[in-house]
Amino acid sequence: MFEIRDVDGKGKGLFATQPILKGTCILSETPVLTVPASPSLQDIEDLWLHVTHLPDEQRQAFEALSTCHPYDNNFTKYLNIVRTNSYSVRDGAGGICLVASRINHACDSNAQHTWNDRLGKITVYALRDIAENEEITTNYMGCGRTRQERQAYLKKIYKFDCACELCSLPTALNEAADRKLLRTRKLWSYFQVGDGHTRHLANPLQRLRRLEEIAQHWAELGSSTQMHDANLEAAALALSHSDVARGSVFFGRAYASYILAHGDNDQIARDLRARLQDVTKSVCYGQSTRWQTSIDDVPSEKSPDIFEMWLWKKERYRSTTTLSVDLQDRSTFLGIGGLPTEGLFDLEYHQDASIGQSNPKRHWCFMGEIKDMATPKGQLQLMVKDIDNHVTGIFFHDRHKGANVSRLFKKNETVVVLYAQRADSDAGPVVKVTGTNVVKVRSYSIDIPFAATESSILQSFPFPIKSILLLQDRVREYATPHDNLRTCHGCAKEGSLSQKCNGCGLFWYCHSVRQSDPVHQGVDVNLLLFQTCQVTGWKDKDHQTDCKMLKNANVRSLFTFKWHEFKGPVRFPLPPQDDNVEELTNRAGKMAF
Ligand SMILES: C[S@@+](CC[C@H](N)C(=O)[O-])C[C@H]1O[C@@H](n2cnc3c(N)ncnc32)[C@H](O)[C@@H]1O
Repeated sequence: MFEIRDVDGKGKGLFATQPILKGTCILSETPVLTVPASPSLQDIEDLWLHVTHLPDEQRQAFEALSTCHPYDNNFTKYLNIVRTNSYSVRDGAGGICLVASRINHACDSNAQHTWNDRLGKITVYALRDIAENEEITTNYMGCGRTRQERQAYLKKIYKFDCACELCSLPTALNEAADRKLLRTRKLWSYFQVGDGHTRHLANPLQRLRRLEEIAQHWAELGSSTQMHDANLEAAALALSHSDVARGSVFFGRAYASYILAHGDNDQIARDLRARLQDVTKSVCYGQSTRWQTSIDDVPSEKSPDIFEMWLWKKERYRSTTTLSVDLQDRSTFLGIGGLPTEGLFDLEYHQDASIGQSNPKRHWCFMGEIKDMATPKGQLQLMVKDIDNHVTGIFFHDRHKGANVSRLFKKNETVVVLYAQRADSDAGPVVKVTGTNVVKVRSYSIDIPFAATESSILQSFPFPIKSILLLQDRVREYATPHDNLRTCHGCAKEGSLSQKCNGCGLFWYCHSVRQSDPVHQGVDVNLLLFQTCQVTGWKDKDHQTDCKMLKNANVRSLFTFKWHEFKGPVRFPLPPQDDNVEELTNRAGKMAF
């Protein structure tokens, strides 16, 4: 199934000699020797003795293993071989396997190694389909670290700079990946506190939402260990509220994630299988009957989307989440590389072009930060860095060659172009603005003269892309309700908050008005609480800057517009739609701020 080959810059590595299917056990190997976690001098002497007594072939193979630390004699060489190559085995000891030790690391590895205590072997399972000649990799440190943390760890312990696909993402994508990871870590931290069995009793729907986000993220990263943990937690949550149907599905998923990486023959897999037979035997089962179902309530629904809606109880969620823009969604917010090409009607973006002309059938836009501006021969050219960090140009080919609109653009601002298409030039792909035909962005049968740029397909935002992305994160966290629960921007507590910033009307703060509101020395303490949280948000968390940005109708519309609902092409400022209207116009709860 595999062979050991030389790899540029990595020494040796394992390569698939045939396609390997996800879930396949690629190898299982008994360590030739083990060394305690913190070896004493005696252990090191034993190691030396052990190696010298190995059969010749094994000793030579051991001595040929790589070492990433310097050494000056066989004692330190052997110890360093152990430090570079050992797998964690029984009781935290390090085990050396002559074949498995040749497997290199990738943060987005296609395989996973684990110690199977029952077999006394290191096993390696394929986490996804592996193509013939693809390198087989495992992750030396597990998922869940930012790029900087991963690089620092690998450099410190294994002395190399990881250049896997995940570590090689362009800066903007990497920052987005790290932000998402930090958010998942924060969400998961909520599940690490609270009393074991009763922890799921309060706010179950909110907990389910968090678990959904966590599980989705780990699934995207293909991290089976974390998917197992998240699904097990979701099973415990469902079962606490007597939801046998969802509890069984989540438990089944936890089991599937586990055996994908570990196989089904260790003790944990056996225990999980036994528990799956009757999930009601779980210790958390039946503490409340709030979500009571039976196993027969698992829908026989074939559509995965609808099944997921049921599983995560999402009907209500959909209807109450209004600000859910995701500027990292690369089907809508595109860099130059992702734009449909002019003249080639891309059916993901355009309606049928059989008559030689086509209209958009969804919303999308190009985003770029202006790095330079020039007007050679009177033609306006903007050099921009797109959302994927690629530098490209926006060229104006309209009647005025862009001269009439050049005042609208400034360096370090972000230009957003609706329905942009990519045109090829001598200097590579560019976004081309051609008068009423708009940015090789055609006028699509809407006749808006290009000169009216302020209400056009092209809009300049007075902020760098990064500021817009960071603001988006805060909008998602503090301005987006989940099941009518909001997060106070000041103290991060969640609840049905009723006070929002009077400036932007989008960020929410603690304040609950009750009949029995205590009044202390003539001052409403809840009002004080609200004021304290809002002062914290305003000053310490710099809402004054965000508020200013969000008061800009165009910025605001970027976040509140329903990018996924297409009712025809639009122009800036993007129109509010349906239930966005409430968010945009309702300024209830005005306070003296
Ligand atoms: C367990 S060994 C892996 C097999 C090793 N390449 C060999 O030739 O035997 C760990 C060492 O391999 C190298 N290595 C592993 N993954 C790597 C990667 N992604 N990039 C560069 N070097 C890597 C590092 O030198 C590391 O210290």
